[in-house]
Amino acid sequence: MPELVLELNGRTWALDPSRSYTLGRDPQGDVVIDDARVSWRHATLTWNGRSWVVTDHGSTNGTYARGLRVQQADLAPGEPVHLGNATDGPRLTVAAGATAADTGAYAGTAAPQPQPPAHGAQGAWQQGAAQSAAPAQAAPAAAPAAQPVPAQPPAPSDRQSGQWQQPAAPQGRVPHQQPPAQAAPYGEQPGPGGSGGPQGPGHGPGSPGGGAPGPAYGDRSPTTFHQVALGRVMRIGRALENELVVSDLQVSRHHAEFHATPDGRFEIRDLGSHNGTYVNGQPLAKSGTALIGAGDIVGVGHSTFRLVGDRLEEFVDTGEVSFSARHLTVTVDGGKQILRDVSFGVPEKSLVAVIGPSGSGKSTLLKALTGYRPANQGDVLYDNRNLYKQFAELRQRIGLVPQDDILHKELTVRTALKYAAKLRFPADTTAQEREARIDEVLRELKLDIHKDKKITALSGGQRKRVSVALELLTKPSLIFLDEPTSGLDPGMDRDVMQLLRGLADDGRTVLVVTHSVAELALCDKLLVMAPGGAVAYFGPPEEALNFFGYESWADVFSAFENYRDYDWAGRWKGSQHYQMYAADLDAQAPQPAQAAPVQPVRQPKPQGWGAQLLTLIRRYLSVIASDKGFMALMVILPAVLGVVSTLVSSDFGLRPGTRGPNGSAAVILLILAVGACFAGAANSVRELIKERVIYERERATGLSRSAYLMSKVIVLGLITVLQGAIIGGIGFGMRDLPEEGLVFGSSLVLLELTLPIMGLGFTAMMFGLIISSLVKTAEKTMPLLVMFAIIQVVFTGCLFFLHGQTGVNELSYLMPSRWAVAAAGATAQLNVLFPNQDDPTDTDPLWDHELGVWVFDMGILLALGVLCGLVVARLLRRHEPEVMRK
Ligand SMILES: Nc1ncnc2c1ncn2[C@@H]1O[C@H](COP(=O)(O)OP(=O)(O)OP(=O)(O)O)[C@@H](O)[C@H]1O
Repeated sequence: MPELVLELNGRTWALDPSRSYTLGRDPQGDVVIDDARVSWRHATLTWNGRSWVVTDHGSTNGTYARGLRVQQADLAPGEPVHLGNATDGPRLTVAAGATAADTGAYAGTAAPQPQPPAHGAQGAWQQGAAQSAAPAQAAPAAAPAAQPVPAQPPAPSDRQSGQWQQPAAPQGRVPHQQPPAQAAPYGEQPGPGGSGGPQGPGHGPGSPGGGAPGPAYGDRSPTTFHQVALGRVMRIGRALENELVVSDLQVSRHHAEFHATPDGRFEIRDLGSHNGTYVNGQPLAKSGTALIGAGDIVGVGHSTFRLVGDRLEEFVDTGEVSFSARHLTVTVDGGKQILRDVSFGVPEKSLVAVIGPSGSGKSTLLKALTGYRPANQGDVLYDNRNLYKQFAELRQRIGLVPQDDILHKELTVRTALKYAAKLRFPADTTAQEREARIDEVLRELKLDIHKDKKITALSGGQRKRVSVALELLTKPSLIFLDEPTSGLDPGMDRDVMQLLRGLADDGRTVLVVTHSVAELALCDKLLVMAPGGAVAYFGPPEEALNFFGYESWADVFSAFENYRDYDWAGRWKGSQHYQMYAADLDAQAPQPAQAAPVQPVRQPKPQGWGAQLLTLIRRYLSVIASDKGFMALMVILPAVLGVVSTLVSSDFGLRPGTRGPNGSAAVILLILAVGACFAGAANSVRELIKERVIYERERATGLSRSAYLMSKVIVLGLITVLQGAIIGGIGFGMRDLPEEGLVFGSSLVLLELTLPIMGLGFTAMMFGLIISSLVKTAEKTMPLLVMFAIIQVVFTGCLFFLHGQTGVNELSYLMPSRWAVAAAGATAQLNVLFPNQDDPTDTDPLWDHELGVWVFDMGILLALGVLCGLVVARLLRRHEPEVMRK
């Protein structure tokens, strides 16, 4: 029987095949390896009757055989296995030729005899004299953790001695959780699903970034594999007639195909898929091709393919993925760091809570973790794939529930989800397929009994469930939530947290930023942020208070407040908890300060532009139609404005008076123009700000900016133009009108006068959109709306003669009311009705009674509207995830 030789610092051990051995930094383990790249409980060694087998426990830095990261490997003579690093990590080798007689015998010569079991657990071998000490000594510098905070009031009893205190006894936990005693450091919980089952790929490509691929996820067992042959085309898609059928709604019916080139190489071709085909995380051009070599990862929906010899291995991401952040640092303009060197990691099926005082960088961290605002330094690893570099592909696996609801509350639960599904799933999914998925999610979240209720009619907790349901539609593996329980009562708080616990148990990783500390015990891990954006603690929630030495979170937060300048991060890094839960992640060198900043890449859109536009228009109309009061107002408001204008007494309406001038014509025009300005701008001024969170989220899932904007322009434009028709129809229709028009002769003078009012309403609506995209809160829109309308009043030219007023007249060219009044004034001969009183011979050329002038005035009016549209598109960009900006 071969003796296992652990080659580490020149020492060797002979191990007993009748038992297994744990390897890692845990001083209580069997083979203690004091190397920061090695995880606390890194791997196990067992004799399977034929060979020694090393099984990785989901370690952070991996176990490597022949340069590939492995989950399990046989140890063969001459084929060493490395821990923590493929080339120079601690090395395990089997010495050939050893016999069973050697078993249990210490084979080294240069090193001391193996130490007696330090803790008696399993007759552990310690790694030499230096490691034979008690665990507290083995853990580096635990003492600083126990240093009382300077000038801090007497701490609770368990830290009086100033020594490191053992973690508190576990508090009661819900059945979902593993007992804290078993809570292992990152990557070391095998997880209820076991670690060798079919899982998603990506557990450790040699180069997790988007650059040259390295050996890919060798530690994952493929879900299935397919034989590829020269001349054989393997088409991947949702439809049953494909060679590789992928039952995933993110995948198009005919998505992509593998085929061999005549020279024996393999190629992947995108078949015009909706959600894109990715090679090493980078999207292929629509219908584009790429050569595939060994180690390249092809991503199609939740599936990933890899070519191994003549075999195509398929890995399905069922959600059980690890997630880690390494050295995340965010620096804002001025050089201030608002997130400092944050590292943590969690294995699959984890629920992680992030807490911290206000301003400690929780939101910044969430943005960095989701790619909304990538960190300036550091990486986010999704199952060891670099999220920032492979965002285009991995974003589809991430769900984000912002603090504000991401659904239109006026809709019923089912209708809201229906539109969301339509926008997020590929265009070739059928309504039945989407409905089926919606039903599935509603059932899972126990919302089926509420599906026909309006979201406004639901309780806060149920509403949050609906937001979660929306995100679950696309089966994300990672779900982030920003303060989902804020504003909820304690019962709902627990309800939502238990929901999240269930989501994690069902095979997802869930990270929740929260202010509520009542239900932290439901979480697997707790990340506590300190003022300044650094980590103050990461580990099991039940050990956290003990770690800080306080009895309540209120005390901890008070300490943060009272000792803002205290080095909380230093305290954490000097602690044993740090050694157990984060040191192995920190051992990785940080990425250089964004040498290659995250570049926005072409993001495939699940739906074509036209389909998105149609869905958005339909959704918007549904939202409007759901509010009958609003619809009634849409008609009443312009009617009232039109009728009010008729109160202006005028003997001649819009015709010249007996002696020519007719000042009341200018007043009528002024009232109608201001009415159109108000109505148009009021329609749109809150539209973008109230939907900003929804837009931000949908943009990250592939929504087209221009389709979104166009849907607003079309619907609001239509409403505003109709309102303009009502204002003008009533306002002008009740008056004497000129006998002859410029465009339609004498037949449609009313229409000719009303068109500028309609155009003005449209352009004012576009100005309203600018305001809506500029402001930070909806409250700010009202003062700006009033300001806009008053400015329009001044620049109509109906209060004082603008032509010839240097500066003021030029400024008026920017005002839509100037051009609308000018167009109507051209028809009504405003130069005659409202002449310059100082010099009646001085006429305004914009009011000349000529067809060309009318057309020019109207052209400029509408051009201003188009210009506003371009400005809005530009401003919308500011509210998008950074990686989506282009
Ligand atoms: N773009 C920015 N420029 C400058 N400072 C910023 C920027 N964004 C955030 N900050 C600052 O960074 C700190 C962390 O902000 P962040 O919103 O992440 O905190 P938080 O923990 O989420 O707070 P809260 O609990 O109140 O939501 C705050 O002091 C904030 O003022």
